[in-house]
Amino acid sequence: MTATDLPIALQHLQSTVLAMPMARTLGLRFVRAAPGAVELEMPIQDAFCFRPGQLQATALFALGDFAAVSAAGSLLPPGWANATVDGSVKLFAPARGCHVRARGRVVDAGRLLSICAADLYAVAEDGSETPCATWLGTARNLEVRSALA
Ligand SMILES: CC(C)(COP(=O)(O)OP(=O)(O)OC[C@H]1O[C@@H](n2cnc3c(N)ncnc32)[C@H](O)[C@@H]1OP(=O)(O)O)[C@@H](O)C(=O)NCCC(=O)NCCSC(=O)Cc1ccccc1
Repeated sequence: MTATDLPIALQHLQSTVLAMPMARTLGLRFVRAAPGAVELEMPIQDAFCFRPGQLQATALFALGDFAAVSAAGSLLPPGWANATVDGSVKLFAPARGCHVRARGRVVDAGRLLSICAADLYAVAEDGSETPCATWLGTARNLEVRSALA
């Protein structure tokens, strides 16, 4: 998704997330972003597999975290940012194929804490999706001072 397809606030969110070294290492790509909903894709790279072709749990946690916390961040007013304070991942099918798609959403957008979630799908070469994991967690909303700017 090119930045010009997005409203300014979502452009800022996308560029903030993609500036994070971890997001670049994982090869994250924004597929869709709207207020309260962010869809990301992560290629299945051998470096993040616990056996050939099957992603390790930590990489899936990171993808769910980025998608869910970005979705929560997309609802914040200008001058605010957020940070993950807790998260949990449930892996219920092998993450194999060409990439994993995560659809981040907001369960409850609070003033201080937002509860957010992501549904993860293993995507095969033919484009078919297999649900493989869910992520659920909490983001702390912060009025940006220099440390998060
Ligand atoms: C900051 C807080 C969340 C809340 O702590 P509380 O106890 O309630 O607050 P308290 O007031 O005591 O401040 C303590 C210290 O916190 C800092 N600071 C506070 N406010 C601000 C501010 N407004 N602006 C800037 N900095 C601020 C400041 O240093 C302050 O120290 P000081 O007192 O100034 O010397 C803390 O629990 C923490 O840092 N946890 C670790 C979180 C973490 O690393 N998560 C992984 C992040 S990765 C992620 O999220 C991925 C992702 C992101 C986006 C999209 C997609 C993906």
